[in-house]
Amino acid sequence: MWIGVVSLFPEMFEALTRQGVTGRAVEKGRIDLEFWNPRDYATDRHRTVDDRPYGGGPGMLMKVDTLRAAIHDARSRAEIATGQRPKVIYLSPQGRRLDQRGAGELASGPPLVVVAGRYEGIDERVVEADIDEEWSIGDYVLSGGELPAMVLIDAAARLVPGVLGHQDSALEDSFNDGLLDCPHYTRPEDVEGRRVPEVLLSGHHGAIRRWRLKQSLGRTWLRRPDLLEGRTLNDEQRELLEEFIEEYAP
Ligand SMILES: Nc1nonc1C(=O)N[C@@H]1CC[C@H](O)C1
Repeated sequence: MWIGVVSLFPEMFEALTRQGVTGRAVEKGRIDLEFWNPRDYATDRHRTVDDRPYGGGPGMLMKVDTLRAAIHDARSRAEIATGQRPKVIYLSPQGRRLDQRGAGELASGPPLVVVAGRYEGIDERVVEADIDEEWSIGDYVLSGGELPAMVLIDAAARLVPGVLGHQDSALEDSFNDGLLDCPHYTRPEDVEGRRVPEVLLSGHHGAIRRWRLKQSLGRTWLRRPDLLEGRTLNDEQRELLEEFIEEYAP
């Protein structure tokens, strides 16, 4: 998957390009990440990249001409590198809320150009002219779009085939089937008297699968009942959830 990033702080993205699953994916060429910095398009002595808002008010906006030049170059490069027109995404609290389904859509869609804002954001005419989709990682205000951009890129990149060493681990993640993840355990078997559930030591794979599904359903029921609304459970899921509820509140 090809992803272009427009950011004033490209070095922040080393957290993605040099570490962990995404770092290995970049190294293996499963993910191509390229960067454009609006500051490289500044022509004045101070390399200005921000500008004052019309109508006054606190803070600055990203300067239109340097931002647009960076977006345009990233978009052109995407078309040369992939032969496809990219989807240009801007991260802001005004965008569509990112969730696992959205990450899946992005992972299976066209190449991306991800625009990370700074200051108070970007001029609305740049949104209208150059941005295809606005996305948000949550209802809070951050100091820059770089962390949201890295969250979006990480969530999507993990779902690109071949990125995860063991593809199943993505499928068993929370939210991949719309449920919260089950509890996980590793050595030792006893931590200050807290033991690993016996079923996980049994080697009985069918029983282990059912236990994990029951725990996922039960946790979702307890912590995020909204995720079960409107969801049709199959016979096994309904039976396991009923068992969990019975045990939880006999
Ligand atoms: N929540 C979010 N989800 O995506 N982006 C944000 C976010 O807070 N962006 C900041 C607003 C102005 C600043 O430029 C960057």
